Amino acid sequence: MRDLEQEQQRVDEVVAKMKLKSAALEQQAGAVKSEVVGIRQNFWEDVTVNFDDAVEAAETFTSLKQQVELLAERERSHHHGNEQLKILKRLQSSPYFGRIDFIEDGEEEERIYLGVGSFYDEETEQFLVYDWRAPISSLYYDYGIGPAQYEAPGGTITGEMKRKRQFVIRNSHIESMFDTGITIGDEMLREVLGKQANTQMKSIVATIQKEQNRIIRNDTSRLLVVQGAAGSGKTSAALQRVAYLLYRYRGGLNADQIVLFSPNSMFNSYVATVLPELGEENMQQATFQEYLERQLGKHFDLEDPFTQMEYALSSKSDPGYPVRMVSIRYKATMRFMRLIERYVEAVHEEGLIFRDIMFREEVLISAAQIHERFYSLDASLSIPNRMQLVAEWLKTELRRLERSERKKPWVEEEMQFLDNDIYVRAYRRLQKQKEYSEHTFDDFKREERLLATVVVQEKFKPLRRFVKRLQFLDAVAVYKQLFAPGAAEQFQMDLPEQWADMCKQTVEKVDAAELFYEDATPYLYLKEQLEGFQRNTSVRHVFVDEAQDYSPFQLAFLKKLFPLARMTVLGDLNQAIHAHAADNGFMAAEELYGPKQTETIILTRSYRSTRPIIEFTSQLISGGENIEPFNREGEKPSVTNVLKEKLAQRIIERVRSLQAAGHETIAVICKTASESTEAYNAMRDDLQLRLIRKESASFEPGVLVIPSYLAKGVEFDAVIVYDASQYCTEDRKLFYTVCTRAMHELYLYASEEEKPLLADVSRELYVQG
Ligand SMILES: Nc1ncnc2c1ncn2[C@@H]1O[C@H](COP(=O)(O)OP(=O)(O)OP(=O)(O)O)[C@@H](O)[C@H]1O
Repeated sequence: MRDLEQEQQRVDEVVAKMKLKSAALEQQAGAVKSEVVGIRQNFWEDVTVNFDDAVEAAETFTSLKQQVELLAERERSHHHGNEQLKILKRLQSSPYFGRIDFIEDGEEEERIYLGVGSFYDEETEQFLVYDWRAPISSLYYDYGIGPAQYEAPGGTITGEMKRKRQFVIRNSHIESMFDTGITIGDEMLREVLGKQANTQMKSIVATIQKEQNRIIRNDTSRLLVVQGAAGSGKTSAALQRVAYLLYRYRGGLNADQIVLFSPNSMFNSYVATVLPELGEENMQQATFQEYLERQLGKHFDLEDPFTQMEYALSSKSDPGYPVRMVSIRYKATMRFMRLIERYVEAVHEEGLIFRDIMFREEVLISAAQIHERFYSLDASLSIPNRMQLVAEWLKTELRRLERSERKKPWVEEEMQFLDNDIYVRAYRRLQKQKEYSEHTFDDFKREERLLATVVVQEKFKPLRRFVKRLQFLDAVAVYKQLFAPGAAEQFQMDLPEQWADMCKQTVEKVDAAELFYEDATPYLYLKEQLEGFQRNTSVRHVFVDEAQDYSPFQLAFLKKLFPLARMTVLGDLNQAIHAHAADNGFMAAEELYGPKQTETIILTRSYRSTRPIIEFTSQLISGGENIEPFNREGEKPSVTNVLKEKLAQRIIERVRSLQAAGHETIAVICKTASESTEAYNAMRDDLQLRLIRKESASFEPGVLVIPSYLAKGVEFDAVIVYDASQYCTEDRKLFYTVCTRAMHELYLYASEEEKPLLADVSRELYVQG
């Protein structure tokens, strides 16, 4: 009791100091702001401008420079003050969440309080609160009472941890407080996890677990691979890692230099608040599909991964289905990447396909001419270099042809119908030229010549653009050529048995200006090999969440795309639901940078769901016995057999009772988009529902009807599996993914007796509804 009083007293003191500091900063901010405004207003009055001679000019320059520096310095200080204020505002209601008492060897005992930002008291010259990301704070996450150590900038600091205490402080009031012997006490975690699901992910800084801390603070490896069970905190760790990196490399790294690849746009909105909550700016977020769209969307109707998924799930009777499945798997492999590389080597010597450059429906420069030019260049040069040389040559040719074009009859005709703005531009140019002309009288011939030049120039513009963008190379035809009979066979690399049929399927699709999802990255890779890789060198950290959804090909592509970045790749092999998933899936990423630069962390403890749900879901997959449930009690999952025509009605009743029990986010998860629509239509008159489609951009509380693959990465208070009998043995991972979305309650309905996936689950782990 006395402890609590003392701690509350400290909270009060710290908060009072924070308030004082905030007030001082606010005042200061006001003053600096008006100073900045003042400097801006009087900028030119305060510099002496004189360019009379070199000495004066140098003085002017110095004076200007001083003024600019002064302004920049004041602006920086304004910005810095504002940042500090923001941190203080956040800390005032909950200044810290943890305390450790640590005796560094040979030193006195120190009390360290940890919060989401630091607070330094100038009066006592002490940190009253340490940022959770400070080196010393790491002790809190990594050790219990006893010997402990942490990495400081100057080396390892060793000592002894005497006490570890956790707080829940709201509105500057300690709501609960406990001392804990082990790393992070279960009480607090249980309290946090027992809460209702949120439409936004929460930060976990107060309860980060030791193994998660290893992910967050990893500073050494080029590639960090995390294999973690469903709900083990991969996404959470990734986001706190972003916050850590921004803190650790403050000044040298900003949020724009970090990219997180996420599974869909809804997920983006789900995680969007975590970093701002921690006082950091959000990193860039993208889906891989968005990247592909940006690169290829203009030329193709691009299939997205969800359409591919729908095909895999619902088109088994399509005659092309088996070939397509082989194709999806093969095109995901590094073997296919190697095949493309061999092909690129071959077209060094022969085989590139070019396009004619057309003008007014006639060939201006033929593909054959371009071909000849390309292959006459030194073959030791790389293809992209040769492509640039050809582009240079084409530009010169265009200039030459442009000149000879001016005298042609069509030009005169066009002159009559010139667009107004082109005419005005030409006229201005003429005016300008006249000023410098010796002739002051109007020279009709000159005017006409200039107009002709302008007309041709305008018409040639698209051709110049065509050349600049290297569109004279027919990359699509080059890709297609790889699928021509006999083309790939010459490289003697082992091809799938169904290669010939795969070729037919691929070519047909490309001919229709469409691109299968499995072809998009390989095609882009080939194109970039020929045209020059458009690398992104500003990004320093790439995070790939739900990495099991990426093919080894795509991961290798990402490595090439971000050559200077460190990669953090997080996934769960048991949730590899895409048809292209290889056996070892994203673990292939481990080979990208070699063992010396790679670290792999495995998370086996699962936090999302209650113990009964985890025990149930663990039996759905092989190796599930290694998953360690966090000990949170709850109801056993329930399985109900019900006639198809009664399905909707029973689920409506279930939703109502879940709502009555206080659950806010309830997901009715269906296998496919069409089943979702069916379920939605069957229930919409009785319940307020939201149907989630692949385009849905945000996540709101309420009852959602959602296709299985869109529920990736997110979680719900309660999950209702619409029809468990729709999942067959091949859908094991999908089924596991669906069931592991539940935090507190899980209900499965089945319209048929047959539920192959439940066959392996012990009968005592669920109740019959
Ligand atoms: N250390 C922690 N403290 C508090 N909550 C945690 C902790 N770790 C994970 N959680 C909670 O567990 C849930 C699952 O976390 P998260 O979504 O990060 O897991 P995941 O491994 O990415 O899951 P999945 O692979 O199933 O998508 C979230 O509600 C998260 O807040």
